[in-house]
Amino acid sequence: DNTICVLLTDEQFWQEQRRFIVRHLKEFGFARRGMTEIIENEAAHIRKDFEELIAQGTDGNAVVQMQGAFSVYVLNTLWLMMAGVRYGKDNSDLKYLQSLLHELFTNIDMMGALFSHFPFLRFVAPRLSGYRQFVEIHECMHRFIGAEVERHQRNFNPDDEPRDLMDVYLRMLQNNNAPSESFSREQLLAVCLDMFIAGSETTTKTLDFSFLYVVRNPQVMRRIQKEIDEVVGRNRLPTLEDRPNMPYSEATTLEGLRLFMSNTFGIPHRALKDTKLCGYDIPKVNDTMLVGMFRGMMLDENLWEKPTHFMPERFLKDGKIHIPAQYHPFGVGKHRCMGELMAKSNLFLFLTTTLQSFDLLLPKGEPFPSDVPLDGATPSVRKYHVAIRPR
Ligand code: HEM
Repeated sequence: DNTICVLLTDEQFWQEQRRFIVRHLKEFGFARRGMTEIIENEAAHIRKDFEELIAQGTDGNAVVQMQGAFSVYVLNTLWLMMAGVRYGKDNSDLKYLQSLLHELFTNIDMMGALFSHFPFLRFVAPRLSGYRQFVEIHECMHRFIGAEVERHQRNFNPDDEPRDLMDVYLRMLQNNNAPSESFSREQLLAVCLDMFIAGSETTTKTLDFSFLYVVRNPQVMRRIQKEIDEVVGRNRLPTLEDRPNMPYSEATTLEGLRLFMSNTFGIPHRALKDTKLCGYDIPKVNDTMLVGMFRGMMLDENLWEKPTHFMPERFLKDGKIHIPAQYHPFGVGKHRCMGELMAKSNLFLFLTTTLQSFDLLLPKGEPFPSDVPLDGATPSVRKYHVAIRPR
């Protein structure tokens, strides 16, 4: 039952796994499939899928429900990086994976699940406390990822260049040159599961918030499109190499990220020793839990001008990206996010590739979309529709 928790609680084991994953996320030396290529290809699929939807319609546009609209593409970038697998948007395996992740996130709220605060409830009321469901979803995710690991093991050719993270990891296990006993097939499953959990909802929802504010502020959409036209033009798709020349587009993603994270709690940490923090004594005894509150960081009126307003230009200075010192949406310290580079690349390319080709407009009769978020393990935008129209 507790495989996942047990595997990652050992400090040294965690450090070894983290070092390994960070190195491979940075290098992305899997054959010719660099991270850039994976994300740029996926952005091209977004454009193609929207074009197809528009072609199926009758009046030259497609009406799309925007909450979670990019989730398929985000999952694809993660799964391609881990296992080299890409799904079409209607694929049944993909739908299954999405439903598992959705279940997982609806069974916990921002502060975790009932059983994580009162662990004894696992024994007294396993289903009522949500514990049983939590374990069942993890078992399904394990089976899903495990099946892919087996496929990789079957098709593995030691002479080929590794195609993805699974190949790199399995090769190391097969050659018996793992740095320590912390590397195992079970640990590979746990790593993949962690990446899905940590990388899918966060990136998808940041895109949801960024697009919501773009739709609510058409002048922002026009300014991004102007930048795209000047830097990229219409004859090729945006690439990550364009990013340094497109500060306003990048600033829009940073602002979407700020507003998404402003309703989010950090991942719980525990005190490993007696600690003093901002004048408070945090005792080690009982492993006191500490949860960072991003609202304080992202909405403090002393730090941000009109903090609840959507203002991408707050991240610009003299026409260049300027990151205020208080802005740490990916956390700080030794547990800081491992996927920052990948997340930022997804945000930039999905936003700019979409707006290069399409206008996102409110369909006639559709109410102005609310920016009051829905609570959950992480906040969501409310459901709303846009008419996607070729520019
Ligand atoms: C916009 C998207 C994302 C946001 C806002 C985000 C934010 C965060 C934050 C705040 C943490 C916790 C840091 C801490 O506890 O101090 C974290 C941890 C983590 N993130 Fe992300 N993340 C995002 C995307 C991703 C992606 C795409 C991946 C995978 C490729 C990923 C993998 C991880 C992992 C594995 C951890 C745990 C690190 C550890 O405990 O050592 N994240 N992330």
